[in-house]
Amino acid sequence: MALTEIAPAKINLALHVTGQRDDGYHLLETVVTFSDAGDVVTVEAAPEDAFSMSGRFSQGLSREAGGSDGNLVLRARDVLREALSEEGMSAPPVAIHLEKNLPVASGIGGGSADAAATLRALLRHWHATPAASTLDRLALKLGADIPMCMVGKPLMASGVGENIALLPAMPSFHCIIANPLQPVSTPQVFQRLTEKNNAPMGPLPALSSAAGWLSWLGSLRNDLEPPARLVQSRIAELSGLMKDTGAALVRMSGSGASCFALYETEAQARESLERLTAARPQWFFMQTRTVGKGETDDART
Ligand SMILES: C[C@@](CO)(OP(=O)(O)O)[C@H](O)COP(=O)(O)OP(=O)(O)OC[C@H]1O[C@@H](n2ccc(N)nc2=O)[C@H](O)[C@@H]1O
Ligand SMILES: Nc1ncnc2c1ncn2[C@@H]1O[C@H](COP(=O)(O)OP(=O)(O)O)[C@@H](O)[C@H]1O
Repeated sequence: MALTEIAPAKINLALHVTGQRDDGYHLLETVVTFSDAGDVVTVEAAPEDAFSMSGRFSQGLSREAGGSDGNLVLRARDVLREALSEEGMSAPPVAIHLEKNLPVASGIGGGSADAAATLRALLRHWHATPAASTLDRLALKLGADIPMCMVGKPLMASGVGENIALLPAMPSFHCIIANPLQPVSTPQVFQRLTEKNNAPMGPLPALSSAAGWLSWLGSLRNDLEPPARLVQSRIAELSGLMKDTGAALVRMSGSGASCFALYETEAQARESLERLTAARPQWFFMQTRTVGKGETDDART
């Protein structure tokens, strides 16, 4: 029987760079939520391992596990299988299909989401229960964003993404995610970052309404947005178009180039999507309801 897992987009609602480790990796504080749709990973038993892809953004993605740019779905399969075999558990051949709906190298962690969805699907498919520490270790080994993509709920992360605290009170937001379909290289953006010791976020305030959350998020930053704008000029253009729709908050996610806009009502998000799509028909726009507490709260309530 085939098993399916959604690989939602990761949205860095805010991202502060607060320092740099000795190995060059930057220390981050980030507030993250996830979309309600994204890529789709399907696994089923097969006589031998197989991998296929479909979807708007599958072209050009590697179909191999190895190499410097191997597909994270296959790397996730292989590292999980290796870890299970070390713990004496079996991991027989599987056919995996990836429906690639999210743009690649775009700051919304599509590859990380795919790897996390693959791990979740294979754990279910293989009825495997590795030690939690094993899973944490292999998720981080696959990429700094993968532990948070395994969680898939509103959270704050620090370190390089390994210290995670859930934000169960965060509401669901009406959101548009947009991308000008120009890939942005994460290392290049970090290289252009001049100030590495930026102000931390401070303690999470007591927030009791969606409007309160929007106001707090508005007071935060994405410290990678200025260097990303130097690398890719369309980010400024996209951000300007989104601000013109009257969104409550517009910001870049991750290392870009994707930007998100949060709206007070579903109708505003829908109208903005129509406007943005008409303005830039070739670009990527996706309306979503972010995961969060309840099917609530228009921010005005
Ligand atoms: C910036 C973030 C924010 O969520 O998201 P994305 O833009 O990738 O979505 C992540 O921290 C991205 O983490 P991850 O996706 O693992 O980055 P990788 O591609 O492995 O990192 C590529 C390179 O970026 C630099 N890098 C990455 C993460 C970090 N905390 N400090 C860094 O300096 C390093 O040079 C690293 O070799
Ligand atoms: N399944 C995958 N989906 C997207 N990118 C992948 C995948 N597997 C490997 N990659 C590689 O990972 C890199 C980062 O991709 P992605 O996770 O989409 O970036 P970002 O975190 O900036 O959104 C790309 O260079 C891409 O070639």
